[in-house]
Amino acid sequence: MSLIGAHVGLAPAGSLLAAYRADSCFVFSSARGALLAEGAYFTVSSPPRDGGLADLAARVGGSLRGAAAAGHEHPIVVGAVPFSSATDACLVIPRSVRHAPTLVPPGHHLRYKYLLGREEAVPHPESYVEAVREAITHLRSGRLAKVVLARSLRIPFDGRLTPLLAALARHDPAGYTFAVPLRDGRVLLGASPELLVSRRGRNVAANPLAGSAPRSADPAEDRSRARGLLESAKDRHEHALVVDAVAESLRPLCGTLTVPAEPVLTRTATMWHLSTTVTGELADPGVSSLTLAAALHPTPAVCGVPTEAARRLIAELEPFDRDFYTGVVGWENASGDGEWALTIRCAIADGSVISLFAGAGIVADSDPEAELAETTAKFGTALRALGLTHA
Ligand SMILES: C=C(O[C@H]1C=CC=C(C(=O)O)[C@@H]1O)C(=O)O
Repeated sequence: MSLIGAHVGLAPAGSLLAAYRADSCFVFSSARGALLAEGAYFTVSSPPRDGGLADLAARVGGSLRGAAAAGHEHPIVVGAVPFSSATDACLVIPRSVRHAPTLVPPGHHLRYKYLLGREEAVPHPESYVEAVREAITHLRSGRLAKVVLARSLRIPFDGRLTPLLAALARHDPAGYTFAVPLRDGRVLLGASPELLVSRRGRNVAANPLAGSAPRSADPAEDRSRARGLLESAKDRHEHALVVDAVAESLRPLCGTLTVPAEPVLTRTATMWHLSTTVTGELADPGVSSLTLAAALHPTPAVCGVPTEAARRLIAELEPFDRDFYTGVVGWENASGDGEWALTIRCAIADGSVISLFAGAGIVADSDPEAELAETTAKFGTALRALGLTHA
């Protein structure tokens, strides 16, 4: 039987994990369900550097139409797009796709087996605090309103990706769990809480998050941190900058757009966030999910305000290449429906080393030590899935 275009019906979630092969499978699990895609029927090539994501979205639409015309029964595009167009995107039309309910693998929740000790921090925490101080000087000068500064941890790794993917899905089943085989053999994995955009028919949804507080194991303290976050003027400002930018980008594409006036709290296993769900109805139903993502990316949840000034400051102050961190990951089908999450709370596995990434939105009122603590807590998503914890 040919597997081209095979659309294996709804399988139990466990069988998806059993079928997972890190070098050849793409996995994406959200509240809408999970999919495992295998093999490359067609690889979507990245446009020239100045083509940008809008050009890539058009190529994806063309490739899906081409695949359908060539007899592929259920073409979808899956993969990831990097933060910057200087890196090629990794998008393919797979040969086969299995669907399953949202992945919630059974297992223990908190199994910290090892203390961190052999990690390399890039930059060193003190240098990150310095970079945040420098960013605050720029922010107070009024040239920028917000910039997201990130850091990375490189950790020796045993290379076992299936248990890592299962643990990511288990700890944050309400989020977007993903695994993407990159073209050079590395694997991008994570559990993102943030939906950049989804499209279902004419219905569009985006869920900007910004403004964060680490969770606490003590329930009273956890509640108090959540309350503090909801009442924090600094975090509400940081959040509003993202919601305004998302609404501004979606408004020209939507006949109606609903933007709640107040954020709500949302939580992951490690973080509290301020969250706003923006919904709309497309003016033109021909606008695809990736075209919507192109209009939004990069939002100030991962870059800043104004975008280009923030991008330049990030290039100046971050001593590493973001690569696929703070890009987007997801899928789109031939009718243009799709889901694209931000690639945050993620890691890139490269043989015996795994690099984790975490960033924080910096505004003029930010406290550098608190931003360092926030990034430390955000590393928790991948660390706990690896069975690691800070000393
Ligand atoms: C850039 C990251 O988070 C973004 C998403 C949610 C909240 C954020 C914040 O409060 O700073 C960040 O903007 C990350 O996790 O690496």
